[in-house]
Amino acid sequence: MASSLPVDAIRALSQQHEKPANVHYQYGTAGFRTLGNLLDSVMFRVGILAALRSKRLDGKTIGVMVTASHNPEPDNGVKLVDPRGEMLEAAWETHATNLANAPTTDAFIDALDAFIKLLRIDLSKPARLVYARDTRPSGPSLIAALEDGFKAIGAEARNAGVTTTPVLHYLVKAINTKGTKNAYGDDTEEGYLQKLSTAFKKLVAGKPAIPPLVIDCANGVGAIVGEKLAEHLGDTLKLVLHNTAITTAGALNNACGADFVKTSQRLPPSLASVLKPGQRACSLDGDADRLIYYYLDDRSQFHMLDGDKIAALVAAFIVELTKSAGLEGEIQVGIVQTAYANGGSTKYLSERLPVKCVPTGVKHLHHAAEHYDIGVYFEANGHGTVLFSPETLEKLSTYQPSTPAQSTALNHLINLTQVINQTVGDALSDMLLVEVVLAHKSYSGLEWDSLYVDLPNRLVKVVVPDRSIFKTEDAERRLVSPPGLQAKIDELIRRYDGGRAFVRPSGTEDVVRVYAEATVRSQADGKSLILDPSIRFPADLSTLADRTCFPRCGIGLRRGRRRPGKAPR
Ligand SMILES: CC(=O)N[C@H]1[C@@H](OP(=O)(O)O)O[C@H](CO)[C@@H](O)[C@@H]1O
Ligand SMILES: [Mg+2]
Repeated sequence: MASSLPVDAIRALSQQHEKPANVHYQYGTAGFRTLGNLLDSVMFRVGILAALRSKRLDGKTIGVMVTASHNPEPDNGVKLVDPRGEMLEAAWETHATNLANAPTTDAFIDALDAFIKLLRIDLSKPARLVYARDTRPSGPSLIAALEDGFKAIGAEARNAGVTTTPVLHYLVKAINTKGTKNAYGDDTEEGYLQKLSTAFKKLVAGKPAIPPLVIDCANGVGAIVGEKLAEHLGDTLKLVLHNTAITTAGALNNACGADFVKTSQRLPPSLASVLKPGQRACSLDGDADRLIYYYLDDRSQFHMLDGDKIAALVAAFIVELTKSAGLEGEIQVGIVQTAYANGGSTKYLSERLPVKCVPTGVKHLHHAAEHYDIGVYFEANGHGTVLFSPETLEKLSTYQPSTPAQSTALNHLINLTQVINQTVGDALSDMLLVEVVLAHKSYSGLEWDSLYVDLPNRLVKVVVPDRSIFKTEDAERRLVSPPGLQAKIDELIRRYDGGRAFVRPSGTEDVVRVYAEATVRSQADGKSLILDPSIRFPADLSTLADRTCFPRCGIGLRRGRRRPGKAPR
């Protein structure tokens, strides 16, 4: 193994992947993400960076996922997965950004050299990688650029093909734990499907037949893995896959998928003639790590069951099982949310369990959830999972139940640890988890929905010249800058019953997001505070972030483009 950087090989290949001028790249919450045709140099450099991360961690396998999730089809992106299947360590996000922005091949090689010295990376260590992509048309050429990066530095890289982001996370953990007592599972997509479906079948054994489940696959990679999962599940749970047009140009995430449903709060039009009153369905996003459920009531009204509702359903079930197993007081279940969690869910959950609010972004939720014995985390947009601490796993495997009922509950808990993808939010795994709870509780969408009532809410984007001036505190729930803005928000909120609102800069788009919610004021006429055009709560708020209101704060702002399905205000 070379103990110095193979500069000649890197230079020769890097010259085939020069950085375009006038583009600035940023490794953000979701890795690098922008138009697919701007990412060639980034992919090559990420190939080398991933290899160096592996060397730095003694040859542990690092994952590389090429995807832009729920973004429009022309976008693409890349993110690294750390050895335990987790997101890349935050400090390396800065290194990734620096390397991606070196203007020329020579500058890139100099930056690499400095970086290797700074982190004292031992180049004689092996570099092992596993990589995959979603179904985007720009995927194959970006993968070729990534492979040139691997080749340039001499990394050992395994191609996991076209698969979901959560499968890639699973593979990373399975590869790194292979042959140990904590082996996570067989390190193949087939191993993943086996693990999830076997646990699911055990969990629903003896329960009444589950009605077929309609799944909107967002015309993305979830359609491919979903179909394989359907084969594994057989008659236990019939999956009826829709929006599976993975080769139709422009179809990906277009008027379908979890993000469409969550932001427009309506049924994908393609399901309008499919879904019958009383029937439940769910939507995945473009890389199948987000999940949103919904159902039509008997008047064919659409009702959404988002990440908050999933957290409430799942947490209540797990608490119940720990009690039935005789482990009450021994295992603490806790919840992690962000400011976007609906106030209705936070109230419901915090009356029952410890709830922590953290800044937006999965890495924050994941780390906070690790502090509980069993940590349930979900973003309202449907990204989340459940983490069982190593001590809890140990306790579950050694605990001696005293009654048959305790033993059954214990087995359910153990099987839950298998059906849940604990590396990252996983739409297919979360879907099986939800189906288990619905089967055990004999809940339809309606009963699940009635756990608590969502407060009416609005989420809008505002385009600003410089979003970096927006600084927050208290898990992004309050602004400290620009000066004076928080006081105005406070003043507005006070006028409304149960009002809550916050403004924060997006970490993935060049916008600030404005969120507002309030209690339904009038049940009688069916109009909520937020939907009633005569009441200007959210409108006032987004106006606050508008040019007309900001001159006094010395900031000029322009209102963002209207979100799909939202009425212009
Ligand atoms: C309101 C919202 O949904 N924000 C999303 C979005 O982050 P922003 O920082 O708000 O752009 O993308 C993140 C990555 O996918 C996701 O973690 C987060 O929940
Ligand atoms: Mg996604």
